[in-house]
Amino acid sequence: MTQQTSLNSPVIPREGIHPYMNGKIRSPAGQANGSTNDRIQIVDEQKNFTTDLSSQIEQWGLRDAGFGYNIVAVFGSQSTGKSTLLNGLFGTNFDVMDETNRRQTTKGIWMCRAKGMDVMVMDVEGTDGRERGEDQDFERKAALFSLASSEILIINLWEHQVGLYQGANMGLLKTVFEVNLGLFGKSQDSASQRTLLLFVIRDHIGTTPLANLSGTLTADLSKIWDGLSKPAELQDRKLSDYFDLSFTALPHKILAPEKFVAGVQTLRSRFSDKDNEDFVFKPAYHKRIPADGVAIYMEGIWEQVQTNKDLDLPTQQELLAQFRCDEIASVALAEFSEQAKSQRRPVEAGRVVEGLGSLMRDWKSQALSRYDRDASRYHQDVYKRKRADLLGVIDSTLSPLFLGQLKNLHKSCLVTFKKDMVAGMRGDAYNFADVVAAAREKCEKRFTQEAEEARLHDTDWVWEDELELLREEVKAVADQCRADETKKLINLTDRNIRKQLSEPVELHLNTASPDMWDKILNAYKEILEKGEATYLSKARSFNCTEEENTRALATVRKRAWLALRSKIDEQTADTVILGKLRTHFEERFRYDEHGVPQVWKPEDDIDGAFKKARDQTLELLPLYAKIAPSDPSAAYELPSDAGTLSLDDAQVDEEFDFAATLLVLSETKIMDLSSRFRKDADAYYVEAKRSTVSSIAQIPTWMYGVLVVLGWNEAMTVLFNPMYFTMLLFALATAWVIIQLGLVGPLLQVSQTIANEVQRQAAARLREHFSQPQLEQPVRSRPMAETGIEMDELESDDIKRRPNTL
Ligand SMILES: Nc1nc2c(ncn2[C@@H]2O[C@H](COP(=O)(O)OP(=O)(O)OP(=O)(O)O)[C@@H](O)[C@H]2O)c(=O)[nH]1
Repeated sequence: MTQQTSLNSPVIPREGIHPYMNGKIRSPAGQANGSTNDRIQIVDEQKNFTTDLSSQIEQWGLRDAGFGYNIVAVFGSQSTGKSTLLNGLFGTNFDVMDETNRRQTTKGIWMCRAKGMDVMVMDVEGTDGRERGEDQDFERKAALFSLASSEILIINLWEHQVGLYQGANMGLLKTVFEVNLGLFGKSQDSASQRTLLLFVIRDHIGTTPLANLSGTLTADLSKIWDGLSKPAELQDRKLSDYFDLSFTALPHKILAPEKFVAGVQTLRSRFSDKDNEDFVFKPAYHKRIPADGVAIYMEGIWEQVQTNKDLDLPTQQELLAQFRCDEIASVALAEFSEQAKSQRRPVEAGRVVEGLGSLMRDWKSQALSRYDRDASRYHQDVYKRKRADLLGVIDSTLSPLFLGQLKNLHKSCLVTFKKDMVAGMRGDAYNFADVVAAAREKCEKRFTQEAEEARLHDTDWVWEDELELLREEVKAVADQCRADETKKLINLTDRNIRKQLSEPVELHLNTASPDMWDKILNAYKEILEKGEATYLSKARSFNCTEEENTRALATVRKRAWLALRSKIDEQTADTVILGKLRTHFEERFRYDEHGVPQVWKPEDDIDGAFKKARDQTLELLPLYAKIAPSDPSAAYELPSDAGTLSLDDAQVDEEFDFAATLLVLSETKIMDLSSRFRKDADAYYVEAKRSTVSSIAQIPTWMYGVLVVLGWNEAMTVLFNPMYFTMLLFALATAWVIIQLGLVGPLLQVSQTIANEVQRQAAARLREHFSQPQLEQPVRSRPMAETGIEMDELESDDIKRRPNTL
C-alpha cells in the first residue's frame, strides 16, 4: 500500500511516476509554482555531481539572491521519515518511501527549493543505508559536503533511538565533528563559522519530556566530542565553539496525525518566520557564498571531497571567487564592449561624437556596478584584484576612443578655425590680429572643453599634448593666412599705384618736354610714398616682423617701378610714339600759331616750315629714349636689395637690373622710329604741295564769253518754253525762299563740309598711295622744274626718289 502523507502540503508524488529528466524532476502537474518546485539530484548514486545545478538555481529564482538565501541539509538513518519531514516543513516534493516495499528511496543527495522561502533544502541519503552496507565513505563525504555548504544540519531520529549509539546516528555525528574540525578547526573566527545541529525527535510519545531527551543527547554528543582525537592546538576547543544545538520533537505521524501536522507547522515557522524568537537562520551560520556561486562552490567542494583531497574552505572560496569574478567581469565586459563598439565606427570615421565622455562614463560605471553588485560578495582580495583587471580592460578599450575623439576634435577645431578666419576676413573693415585672436580663442576653448568632457577622470589620460599640436597647427594656419593677406595687400597696393600712375605718365609723355621725366618721377615718388604708407598702416594689424615688413615694402617698390616701366613701355610702343610724333609734327606744320588749319599759298615757305616742324619733332626721340630727369634731384633709384628681398618669384628677382630699366628706347629703335616718322612727314609735305598746285589752277575770262555764245540758244529755249520757264521760276522761287529764311549760310557750310570731306578722303588715298612700295618705281626723266619743287633743298631721300608721283 502506498502511503500518502497526511500533511496538507505538499502532495508527495509516488515512487516511479516522476518524470526524470537529466537528473531533474519536474513538479507534478497542477502545482502553482512549477519551476520553483523542481528538485534536482545534485549527487547521484555513483557520486557524480550534476552539471545542472547552476541553471536549476536560476530556475528557482535564487541566482540573484546574493546572500539572501539559506541552505538546510537533513541527516539521519534510512527510512526515518526525513523526506516526509522536509516535504512537510518546506513544501518540497522529495520521494517518500513506499510502505509496502520498505526500500530506500533517497539515493545520493537531492536538492529542492522550499516553497515560499528562499531556502535550498538538501535531502541526503540515509546513513547506515541497507543498499550501501558497510560503505561509510559516502556518509563521510556527504557530511563533509553538507557541513561546508549548509547552515543547518537537521538530525532526524526516532525517540526510541535516543540513548543508543547506532540508532541515534552517533557514528554519523562523530564523523560530522571530525570533518568540522578539519574544515573550521583552525578558523580564528569561530563565531562566523558555526553550524546549527537541529535534532528532530520523531514519534515522540511524550512520556519522556523533551528536556530529558535533549539532556541525554547533549551528554552523548559531549562524550563523542571529548573522545575525538584533536590536534594539539585545538585540544581546548569545545563543541559549543563550533556548533549550536537545538532539540525539537514531533508527535507520532500515524497515531497522532493532527498533532504531527501541528508540530510540523510550528517547526516550519521557525524556518519561515523571521520574527519567531526561535528563528533558526542566524547570520553566523551562513557560509557567505553568493547564490550565483553556490553551484560552482558545491561542485568544487564535491570534487575535493570526492578526490579525498584536503578540503580547504578558504582556498575553495578564493577559487570560487576567482572563477565567479572572472565570469561576472566577462559578462559585464561583454555588454560594455557592445556599447563601446557602437561608437567605435563613427570615431574611426573621423567624427566628433557628441557627449562621448559621458557615454564612456556611463558604460564604465554600468560595467563596474554590474561587477560590484555580483562580485563584491566574493572573497574581497580576489574581488578587488579582478576589479582592477576589469578597470584596466575597460580603460584600455575606451582609450582608443578617447584618442580618436581627440584627433577628430583636433581636425574639426582646425577646420572651424580656418572657416572663422575666412569669415572674419570677409570685407575690408577687419583687423587681422583681432580675427586671429578671436578664432584662436574660440578654437582652443572648444578643444579644451570637449577634450575635458571626453576624459575619464579616474584615468591618467591627458589632452594637453594634443592641444599643443593643435596650437602649432593653428599658428601655421594663421601664419599662412598672414602671408596670404600680406600678398593680397601688396597686390592691392600695386593695383592702386598702377591706377594712380596711369594718368600722370600718359599726360607727361604726351606733352614731351625736357623736364618730362622730372615730372613723371616726382609723381611716381609721391604715389609710391602714399602706397607704402597705406600698406604699413594696414599691415600693422598683421603683427609682422620688421623683416617681413621690409620684404613686403621691397616688393611694393619693385612692383611699382615695374608698373611705371610697363606704363612707359605702353606709351612708347612703336605705334603710340609714332602717333605722338605725328601729332607733334601736325601741330607745327598743319596749323598756324593760333591753331587754325594752314591753307598753303604758292608764296608760302612750305619747305622751310616742313623742315622746322620735322626737326623739332625728331628732337623728341632722344627725350623719350631714357628715363633721365633734367634735375638730378628728381632722379629715382630703386634700392639695390629690392630685387633680392622681393617676395615675388626668385627667378625673376635674380634677373632684375634697375639700371637697365631706365633705358626706354635703344639707339636702333630711335633710328627705326626716326625713319618711319620721316616717311609720315613726307606725306604731309606732299599733301601741302598738292593743295597749292590745285589752288593756282584758274578759269580764264574769255571762257565766260564762250559760254554765253554757246549757251544763248539754250537760254532762249528755256525762256520761251513754258515748261522750262516754269521750272526756272520754281528754282528762282526756291532760291528766294532759302535767302528769305536765312538758310544760305548753313547750306553753304554743308556743301563746304562735304567738299572738305571729299578732299580729305582724296588726300588720304593720295598719302596711302605714296607710302606704298611702288614708290620704288624707276625714276622718269622728267624735268624737276615742271613740278615747281626745288629738290636740292629737300633733305629727304624719299622725295628725291618720287618726283613722278607728284
Ligand atoms: N511512524 C512514523 N512513520 C513515518 C513518519 N514519517 C514518515 N513515516 C513513514 O516512514 C516511511 C519512510 O518515510 P520516508 O519519508 O521515505 O523516510 P526517509 O528517511 O526519507 O527514507 P529514505 O529516503 O529511504 O532514507 C514512510 O512509509 C513514511 O510514511 C513518522 O513520523 N512516524
